[in-house]
Amino acid sequence: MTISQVRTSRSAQLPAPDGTLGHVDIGSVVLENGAVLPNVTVALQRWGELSPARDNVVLALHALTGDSHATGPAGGPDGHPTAGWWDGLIGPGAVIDTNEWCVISTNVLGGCRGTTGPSSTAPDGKAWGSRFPVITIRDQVEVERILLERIGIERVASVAGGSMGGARALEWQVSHPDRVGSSLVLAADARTTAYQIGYQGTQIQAITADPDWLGGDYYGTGRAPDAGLGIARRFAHLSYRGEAELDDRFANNAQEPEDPAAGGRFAVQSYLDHQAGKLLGRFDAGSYVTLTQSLNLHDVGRGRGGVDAALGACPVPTVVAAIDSDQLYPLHTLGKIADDLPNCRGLQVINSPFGHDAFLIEADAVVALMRETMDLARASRG
Ligand SMILES: CC(=O)SCCNC(=O)CCNC(=O)[C@H](O)C(C)(C)COP(=O)(O)OP(=O)(O)OC[C@H]1O[C@@H](n2cnc3c(N)ncnc32)[C@H](O)[C@@H]1OP(=O)(O)O
Ligand SMILES: N[C@@H](CCO)C(=O)O
Repeated sequence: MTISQVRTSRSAQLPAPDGTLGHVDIGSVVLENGAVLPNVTVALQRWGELSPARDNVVLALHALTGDSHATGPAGGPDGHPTAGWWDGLIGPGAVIDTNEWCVISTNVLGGCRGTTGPSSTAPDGKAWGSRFPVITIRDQVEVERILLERIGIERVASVAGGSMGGARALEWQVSHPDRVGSSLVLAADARTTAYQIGYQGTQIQAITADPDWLGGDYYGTGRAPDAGLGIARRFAHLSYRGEAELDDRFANNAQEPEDPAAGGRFAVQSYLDHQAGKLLGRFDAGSYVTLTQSLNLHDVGRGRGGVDAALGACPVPTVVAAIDSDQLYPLHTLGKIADDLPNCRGLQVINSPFGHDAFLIEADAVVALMRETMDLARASRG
């Protein structure tokens, strides 16, 4: 089933081109499973001017716990808690040169940084909580398509993302090959693997087993499943890093002056505690569950005759890249995407010890991939 807009269209404005956070109300959306989600609001930021032909938009798509703050300092004018997740890639003279391109980044449907998600207020004035519907990556893409239509943008020059952002990019180009000029799919896959579902499903269970989860209806109670979310993040973070990298950094060292033989922590445990604490300061457990499940449900082949058929029918010029130390998205899964897409010159490999998180860390490699993606966008723009 495809998603359609229920309300009649209204025009909407882009936020200022300097990264100012904006919000657009796109009304009700019919989801892939047939449920109707009313009053959907999308948070977005943009950098660069829209061309007169409205043909220079680059959609920068964030990963699981990211948001629309693709670039810009932490604690800047908008008080954002983290630095932009692709800082250095976007701006005047950068590889996505905002003198040429208009970069738009939204917070994903189901998120917790401005776009409608489980912590948002439902029409009855209470948080959605457990009533928030199951959503898919396809729903997230369609919400963005509706948003762009409201702004008067029919086609984007490029879509680009890593991890869940890469899944979103791939879903975009398969759903709307006529609306995408080029694509960068980095450290993502065409359908979620059993290994990922195992990892990610266990993270969901860690949260929902927390007594403070309250069936998903903890909003406004003064309680929150922090212990469960913290365990989920520790487990996730471990999967985002390189096995050898972690051992090189932490080995079996104690977190001094603590002594693991006397109830204290190892250094790697302290590191994971730190990463969990940081996420708790900026992310909602309900969104974590909703978005993780959307990732589990990711499958560009659903209803399209399977992955091979869906990718084989997608002519969008695409750059596909994997990280050689990525435990979650191994080379062979991305290699298959590169083989199946008719307009991809083959899998590119980032050599990095940092595992999956290399898509956020290895700036030079990502710049090179993005340069190629923008060249493809320029060629398809004509
Ligand atoms: C695209 C997106 O959408 S996603 C949003 C991206 N941001 C995040 O996910 C935030 C969570 N962080 C991360 O995922 C990663 O840290 C990255 C990818 C952002 C950065 O990776 P790196 O630069 O390699 O940082 P690293 O993993 O080494 O973490 C460094 C932190 O660990 C801390 N640390 C290191 N060792 C220890 C230890 N033994 N005990 C406690 N803390 C420790 C450091 O003090 C540092 O803290 P700080 O970040 O508060 O300054
Ligand atoms: N660190 C990233 C990795 C997930 O792909 C995030 O939290 O979104």
